[in-house]
Order: sequence, then C-alpha cells, then structure tokens
Amino acid sequence: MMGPEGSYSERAAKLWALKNGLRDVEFRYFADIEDAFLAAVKGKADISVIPVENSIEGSVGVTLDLLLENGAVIIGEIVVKIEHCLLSKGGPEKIRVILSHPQGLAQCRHFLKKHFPEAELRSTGSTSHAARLAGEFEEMAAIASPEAAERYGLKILLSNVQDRKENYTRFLVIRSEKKIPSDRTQGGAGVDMESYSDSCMSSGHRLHSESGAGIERTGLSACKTSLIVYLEKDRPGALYELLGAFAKRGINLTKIESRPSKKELGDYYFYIDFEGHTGDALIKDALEDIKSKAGTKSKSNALKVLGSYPAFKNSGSASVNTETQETQ
Ligand SMILES: O=C(O)C(=O)Cc1ccccc1
Repeated sequence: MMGPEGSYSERAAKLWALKNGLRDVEFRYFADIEDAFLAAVKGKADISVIPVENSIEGSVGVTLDLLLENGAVIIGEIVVKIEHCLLSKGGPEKIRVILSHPQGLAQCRHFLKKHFPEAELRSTGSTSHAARLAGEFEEMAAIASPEAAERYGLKILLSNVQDRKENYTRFLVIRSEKKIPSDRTQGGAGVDMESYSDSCMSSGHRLHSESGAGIERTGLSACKTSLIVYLEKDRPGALYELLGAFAKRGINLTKIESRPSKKELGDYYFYIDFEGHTGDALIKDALEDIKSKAGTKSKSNALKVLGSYPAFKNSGSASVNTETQETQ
C-alpha cells in the first residue's frame, strides 16, 4: 500500500484484510500509487491496495493507466469513508505551506481557497507523507487522516475539511496476472491469491464456500467484473453497439469512463465495470460479442479483462469508517 503509516490506503488495506479473514499479514509501504501498484506486479508483495476513484474528485488517472499498462488482476474492492483533517505542529496563523496527496488537495479545494488563499499548496506521494513532513516544519500543515495526526504528533486544527461531508474513496485490490513467487510466498509463508480471485462467482451460478490460505468465506457473493476496451476512432455507433452488448443481456453497468489513449486527441480507452463474473455463461457470451466489436488498431489492448471480484457491500449504514468496519 501507499505509505508511510497513516495513509487512507493503509486503512483500506487493513480493513480488506480484516473483512477477508487474512491473518498474519505483513503490510509493506511504498512511496506512491505507482510504486505500490508495481510491488504486486513485480512480486514485492502478494497483493496491493490502490485508490481508483473518489466521490468528490472522480477517477485516479494514474491507477487507470497502470491497469492498462501492466499485467495486474483485480481481486477485490473496498470503499472507505474519507474525513480529512487540517494538521499542524503549530497554530493556524503560522501556516504558509499546505501539503497533501493531489486527491486530498482537490477534495478540499474550496476550503483551502476560502481559508488559506495565500498558502502555497504542495503535493506529496501520500497524505501520510504530507503529515510526516508537517511534523518537521511549523509553517507547514497537512491535509490527512486523524491516524496520521496521531502517528506524527500533530494537532488536529480542523476536522472534516473536505468540500462535501460525504466523501468516499474506492480502492482496488490487485495481484500480478503471472504466478510469481513473491518475497513473501517464497518458502511457503504467503497467501494464495491466485485461487482467491477465482473464488467469486455471481449469485445463482455457483455457491462459493471455501477455506484455506487464511481465507474463510461462505455464502452467495455478488460479483463485479472490470474491463478496458478500445474502439476504432470515429465509427458511428461504436459505443452504442458496445453498450448494447450489455443492455441486450440485461447486464448492469456500475461504471463507465473514458481515458485518453495518449496516441492522439480524441482517441480513447473505455473502462467499464459491470455486475457478473467471467465464469457466468451470460458474461462469457457478452465478452465474445464485445471482442468482435473492439478495435483492431492495437490488437493486444482491444479488450483487456481485468478480473472478477466480490462487489463491496457496506453491511448496514452508509458510513464506512474504521470503527464500524473493524467490528464486522
Ligand atoms: O494518500 C493517501 O492517504 C491515499 O491513500 C490516497 C488518497 C488520498 C486522498 C484521499 C483518498 C486516498
């Protein structure tokens, strides 16, 4: 996950481990999203937990690019409620520089403009890194979590400073698409994430009930699948046909988003999340249909299925914070 200690990614990773009954997990911290993502791809970690979208600021572009460019499989997702605080060593009158992850600064844009119009805003690799730095210099403040305040001995000057009270970030749990022994699995101590990602099948198709490798889960689990598709540029009705492949089979989309292909202006990849599992006959059929509609320009990337995984369920209240999740 992104580090150092006290990041929202750390909270997400710990909650996900807890919810999935993973015991004896060793947590490793990386400087930013890219390093944390590549840790799983390159076998420095069994799995990585990476922010992908936020309810105020939208998608995390670097994560979408990394999903396209690397051999990663999505095996899970978790949604975390984000309550940013303004943290500093000294009082508010001393603040000249405010630090945070770009997502943190963007989620508090109006607050910062209104209350600190003169402050210099500086981005860091994570909110926790911002807090660690703010612990060293009195003229610096950080937008970060209450855990980060505690960890780096900072005062919470203000709580809930994001522009909207309701603020949620969705994190993806990924592993390498290759079966590579990670630092941890060498010697047999690791977690078998290969079989974990295959364990989710949508309701009505397969009842999963499994234990082993530290994972124990029973019952019907609603699944989601994520994919990236590239369509030929400027073909009338191409996107309409793609969406039709889902609509005519009654498959519910949970997200659709375009991302520049970076080849030329107006050329896009489409990222789509939908309900169902690649093992379902209906989904298999839809994917065959989509494959026949996808672009030919860059064959290897015409259709990339990123994985099927249990859809996040917030048991009970809409609020997902550490307190409620830790008792689940
Ligand atoms: O920097 C962090 O703490 C992260 O985990 C990324 C992030 C930043 C701001 C809101 C949610 C996640």
